[in-house]
Amino acid sequence: MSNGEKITTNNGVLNVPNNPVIPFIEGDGIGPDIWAAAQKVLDAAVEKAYNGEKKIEWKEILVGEKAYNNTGEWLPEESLDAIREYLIAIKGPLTTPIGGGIRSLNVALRQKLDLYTCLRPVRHFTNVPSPVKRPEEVDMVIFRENTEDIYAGIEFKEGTDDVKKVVDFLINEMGSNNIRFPETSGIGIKPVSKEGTERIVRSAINYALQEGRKSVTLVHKGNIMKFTEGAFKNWGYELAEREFGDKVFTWAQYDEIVEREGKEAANNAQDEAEKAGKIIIKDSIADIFLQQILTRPKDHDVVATMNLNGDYISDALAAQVGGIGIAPGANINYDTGHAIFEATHGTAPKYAGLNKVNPSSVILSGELLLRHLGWTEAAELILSAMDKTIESKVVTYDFARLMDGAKEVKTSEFGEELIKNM
Ligand SMILES: NC(=O)C1=CN([C@@H]2O[C@H](COP(=O)(O)OP(=O)(O)OC[C@H]3O[C@@H](n4cnc5c(N)ncnc54)[C@H](OP(=O)(O)O)[C@@H]3O)[C@@H](O)[C@H]2O)C=CC1
Ligand SMILES: O=C(O)CCC(=O)C(=O)O
Ligand SMILES: [Mg+2]
Repeated sequence: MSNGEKITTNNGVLNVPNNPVIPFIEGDGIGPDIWAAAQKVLDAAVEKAYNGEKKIEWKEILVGEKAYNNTGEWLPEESLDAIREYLIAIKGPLTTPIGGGIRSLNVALRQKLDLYTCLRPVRHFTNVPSPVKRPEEVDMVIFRENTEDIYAGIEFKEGTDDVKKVVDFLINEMGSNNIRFPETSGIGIKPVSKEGTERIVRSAINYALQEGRKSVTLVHKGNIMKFTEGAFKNWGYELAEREFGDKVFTWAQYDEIVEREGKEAANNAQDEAEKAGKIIIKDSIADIFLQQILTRPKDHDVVATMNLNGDYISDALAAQVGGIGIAPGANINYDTGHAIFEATHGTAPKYAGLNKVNPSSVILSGELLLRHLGWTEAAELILSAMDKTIESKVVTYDFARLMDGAKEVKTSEFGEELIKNM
């Protein structure tokens, strides 16, 4: 039994003891390899930063294959209760069990704990190999809505009685006559709510204000999905103007000025707003957004979007700064204080148990966790060790295959190298 203390929250402020209990889920596939390396690196950073005054008391909780093998359940209630109780956790990737009621354990964790923000900062570490010319221009923070959209799992399989009922309802009661092949269609439903939109956009704008960022881009496909993705954009603009007033300038306001006074006046108003340090709230349709992040990444800063767009954008942007071997993240409910930190990538089954893959994503997720606790000194140690290690070209296979003169090391050796470089 661990002898640490609980992290608590009071009016949105975390109380972090010097020996907080932090639950961890080792994860499936490459999870055990990367977690073993990460735990050592996080412990070393804390030890070094605070001379032993602070220490994380890790508490293993079971989810996924390890849980199933030990308890017969993929997502034991006991594990969820531990996260509810201890507030902040970290996890490795989880495989989605084939068959059974759960679509994705990762999605289930986010939904059951209502971790509505998936926060994924994407920036370049010097010397990390990248397929683009100027990866250093990528510095974006994705706020992906984590509980709604097509991830709600409301889907009906082709050929079932259920889908027949849904199709019949759509055609005969709702007058839909655009289901091209009604006899052989599966149907998926995409809920996007006003509350869900407002809480993610609010979180993104609060973050932009706190971190001195320049803009928040609402990414959507509202030209096609008017009442879901289009509504996301409209609700986002309305919330920004209503709750953030003169701290922001929105493209909806820009359009109103164009209509009233012409384009030059609107451009002037935006220039003035930028000079005054206001956050520019703009939007971009998802397809052109994916081009723009490649061609002119400096145009985008904080990004707020729905679940599926956010999933695609996360991996696409990660590729620009070295791949998902170095893409950290966190799932957060800013109202309750619950958070689970996790890498952007999955279980990469072909590399499981080989001690081969890059542990940086989960290590940097731990770095975000330390920062979230206010343990900035330990977080900084990890960042500087990461810079130093990559600069010395001691890297795992994913970077080694793209770098000239690199020394390829194993997952565990990369972790040890980071510790040496602290
Ligand atoms: N949050 C989570 O837990 C997530 C879970 N998943 C689940 O993971 C499983 C596998 O999904 P898959 O689509 O293969 O995606 P993965 O992210 O697991 O792997 C895809 C590829 O990404 C590269 N990669 C992933 N992790 C690393 C790493 N740490 N270091 C270096 N390279 C890495 C590898 O590329 P290469 O082959 O080029 O070397 C790998 O083959 C599925 O069950 C999926 O549902 C998926 C995403 C997130
Ligand atoms: O849970 C999964 O299997 C996929 C989740 C995912 O791709 C993500 O969160 O980025
Ligand atoms: Mg993904």
